[in-house]
Amino acid sequence: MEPAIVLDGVSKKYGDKMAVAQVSARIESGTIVALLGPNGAGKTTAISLMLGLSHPTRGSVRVFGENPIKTSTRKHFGVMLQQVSLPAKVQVRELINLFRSYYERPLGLDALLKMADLEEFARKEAVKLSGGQQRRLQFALAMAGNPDILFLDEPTVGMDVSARRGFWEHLRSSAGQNGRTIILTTHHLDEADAIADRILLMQDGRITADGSVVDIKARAGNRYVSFVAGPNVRQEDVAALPAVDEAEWSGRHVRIRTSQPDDVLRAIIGRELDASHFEISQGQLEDAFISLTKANEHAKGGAYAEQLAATVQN
Ligand SMILES: Nc1ncnc2c1ncn2[C@@H]1O[C@H](COP(=O)(O)OP(=O)(O)OP(=O)(O)O)[C@@H](O)[C@H]1O
Repeated sequence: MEPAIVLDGVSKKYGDKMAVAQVSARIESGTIVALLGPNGAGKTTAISLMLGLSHPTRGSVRVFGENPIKTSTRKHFGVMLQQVSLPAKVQVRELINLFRSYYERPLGLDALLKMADLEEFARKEAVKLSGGQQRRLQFALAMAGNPDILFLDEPTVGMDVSARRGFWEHLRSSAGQNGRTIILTTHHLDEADAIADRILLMQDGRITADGSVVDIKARAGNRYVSFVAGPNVRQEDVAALPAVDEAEWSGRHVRIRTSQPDDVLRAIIGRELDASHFEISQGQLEDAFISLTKANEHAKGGAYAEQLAATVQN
């Protein structure tokens, strides 16, 4: 089957800034791909290249085998970009119907309102919706043409927790249909963890890791031993355990990062530390993201750690 998107040695330069640098990737139809990376990594630029909104300085982008600047290619797209302004004095339903009219096989108005959880706002003026509701409306507009490829650039910014959960549920169920391909960016790594089939980790315009969530966690090579420490266990006791790379305390919950979880566990038991509720895990995608990005930072001698702390949201 023809891949949905092929990037072949793609670079994009803005003045002296290499926003995307020699990126090659093949994205199969029907996959959900999360582009992750710190601010300025090149995620939005990569999406605008795939959309044909900007042109590569080098290399080529193909969508279903065609150049994405062609109208015939773009009809496959549904898009939710970061900054969008809505027209004044137009109702939600009117705007959705306007978008539906652009396509040959649009989804129904009621289905789109339901998908975006906007049924009760159908007759409301679009610009009078809250920020999170406007984001949901943009999702309905992106889905209006029943797209083969959906591009979502930080789709849940401004949504509250329940809207975010609902959004991903609708997305997961709609994504499974018709082999739809989804390319998304998010700084909520827990969301990428839950929904993406494939993660492309970007840094400095390059793809620095590519694989499933499980692959990415394995590649980061982290192991965590978590437990609840009894009242007499001191921070020094935990720090003195063997093979502890880092120990985080949250109340009495302790999480140790280590490459030798068995040694840590044996020592806790051997030293008769008062601990319970043990768990060994590979950690969250966020842990892998931070480790891999820091490793690249060390490799090039830059200073990403502070930026990462600021950009990764929980
Ligand atoms: N139109 C432009 N002109 C000049 N530089 C640009 C332009 N667009 C992006 N850049 C630069 O290219 C780099 C990559 O930007 P991009 O917006 O693609 O990053 P991003 O990973 O999407 O970041 P964020 O997470 O903050 O949205 C940044 O250094 C940015 O300043």
